[in-house]
Amino acid sequence: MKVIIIGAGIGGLSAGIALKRIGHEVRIYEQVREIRPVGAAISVWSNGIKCLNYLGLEKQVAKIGGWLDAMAYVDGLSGETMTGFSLRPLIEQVGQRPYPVSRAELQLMLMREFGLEDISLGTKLVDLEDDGERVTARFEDGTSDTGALLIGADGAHSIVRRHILGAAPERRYAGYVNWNGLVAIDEALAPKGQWTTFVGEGKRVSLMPIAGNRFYFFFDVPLPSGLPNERAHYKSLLGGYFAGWAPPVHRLIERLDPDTTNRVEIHDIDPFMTWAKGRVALLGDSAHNTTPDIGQGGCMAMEDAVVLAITLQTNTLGIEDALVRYQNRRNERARELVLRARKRCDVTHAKDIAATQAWYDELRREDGSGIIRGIASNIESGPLG
Ligand SMILES: Cc1cc2nc3c(=O)[nH]c(=O)nc-3n(C[C@H](O)[C@H](O)[C@H](O)COP(=O)(O)OP(=O)(O)OC[C@H]3O[C@@H](n4cnc5c(N)ncnc54)[C@H](O)[C@@H]3O)c2cc1C
Ligand SMILES: NC(=O)C1=CN([C@@H]2O[C@H](COP(=O)(O)OP(=O)(O)OC[C@H]3O[C@@H](n4cnc5c(N)ncnc54)[C@H](O)[C@@H]3O)[C@@H](O)[C@H]2O)C=CC1
Ligand SMILES: O=c1[nH]c(=O)c2[nH]c(=O)[nH]c2[nH]1
Repeated sequence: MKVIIIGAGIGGLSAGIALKRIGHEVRIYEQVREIRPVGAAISVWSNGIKCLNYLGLEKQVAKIGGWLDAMAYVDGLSGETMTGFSLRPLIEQVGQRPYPVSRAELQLMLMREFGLEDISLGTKLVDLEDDGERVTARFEDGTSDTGALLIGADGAHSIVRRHILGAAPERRYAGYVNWNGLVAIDEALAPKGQWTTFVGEGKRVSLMPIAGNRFYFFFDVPLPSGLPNERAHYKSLLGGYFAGWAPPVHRLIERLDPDTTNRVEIHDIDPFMTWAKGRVALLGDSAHNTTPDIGQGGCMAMEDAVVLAITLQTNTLGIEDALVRYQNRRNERARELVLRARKRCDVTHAKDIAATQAWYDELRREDGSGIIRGIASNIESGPLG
């Protein structure tokens, strides 16, 4: 059967690989001419890695993955470690190591595995029509294509979502700005095999190892939306926001390259349960746009891809029926994680200063088991356990 996928992000490519593996003919249409992922890296937690393993990418993802053995929270102002612990018990509990990876390397791995020849770049969907037997996608350049079903993996600003819901839901500003990028690993910043997060004043600075001796870094600062975005000022702005913070934070600000640093105003969308209509369904951020605060947006897109393929393969009452089953297997899980991320976002970024102070106090008492329980539950409640 011919499947059309809109969007060559993590979701669309994972779905494309999964659907090809069960024998479908798949074509992916992507609006941009050159794929330049927003964001430097991504932590793919064990539930996402299990999906990639299932798609046959076990060795390839391990090659681009950072080696994460430990985790620590550090008081951003004093530089004192609040809690530090091994992630070995998490890995043993869930059966798979998580891998922080460069987005560009993840994207390239997925594109190659899917097949570059089956991706049309520079082709933007502008309209679609489902006549009950076939779906026709129409593109900005005047071309069109027809398939038995269409998957809208077209991200947070999805056009396909408008077709499904009949309206565009509002994106909600989460209240903070995230700057992220890559720097060379140096123990003067943080220990190399550790995910280190400096916290204080409702702000945070985080460093995670990825392959190639690099740290993925991000800074979060609660700020109004719509402030000017000028690369030339990133260092001085961050220097000001983190005035009085410990020396490794200032070392990181000195070393970051503003030309390759990304600035993102963080948004999410209230969860909604309708992801399928006729022969069209949503997948990834188009279906569930989350804040990144539990590192699960991309992982959920991979889960969607695996569940979509299994559902289409194992149900025989027709495409429309299978797409509703896919929706019903995924929407509750996605709702739960979007709301969990929103809650963590609010605690981390001082929406209510007393709750944030209580979290800082909790971190000082933490031996790792509470945090591992939280992360493991995000992982184990996924479709591959
Ligand atoms: C700062 C930040 C940090 C994050 N960290 C993590 C993390 O650590 N772990 C994690 O799992 N997730 C993380 N995420 C979330 C993750 O980035 C997303 O969930 C993931 O990229 C979604 O993939 P997607 O394929 O659904 O959408 P996208 O990556 O947005 O891809 C959609 C694609 O569709 C294309 N497109 C859109 N409209 C059209 C159209 N009309 N026609 C053709 N093509 C179109 C776009 O150009 C794009 O390439 C983070 C997000 C942010 C913002
Ligand atoms: N159903 C379940 O098993 C779970 C439900 N929840 C929901 O959250 C509520 C409880 O929340 P909390 O007590 O705050 O527990 P939590 O699990 O959200 O957080 C506990 C600790 O783990 C950390 N943590 C959680 N996920 C993380 C991640 N991905 N990366 C880094 N650190 C992470 C938090 O910062 C916190 O310090 C429950 O009432 C429930 O609604 C949370 C986790 C598990
Ligand atoms: O920007 C991010 N914020 C987080 O809170 C987080 N957590 C995670 O695993 N990855 C990310 N990325």
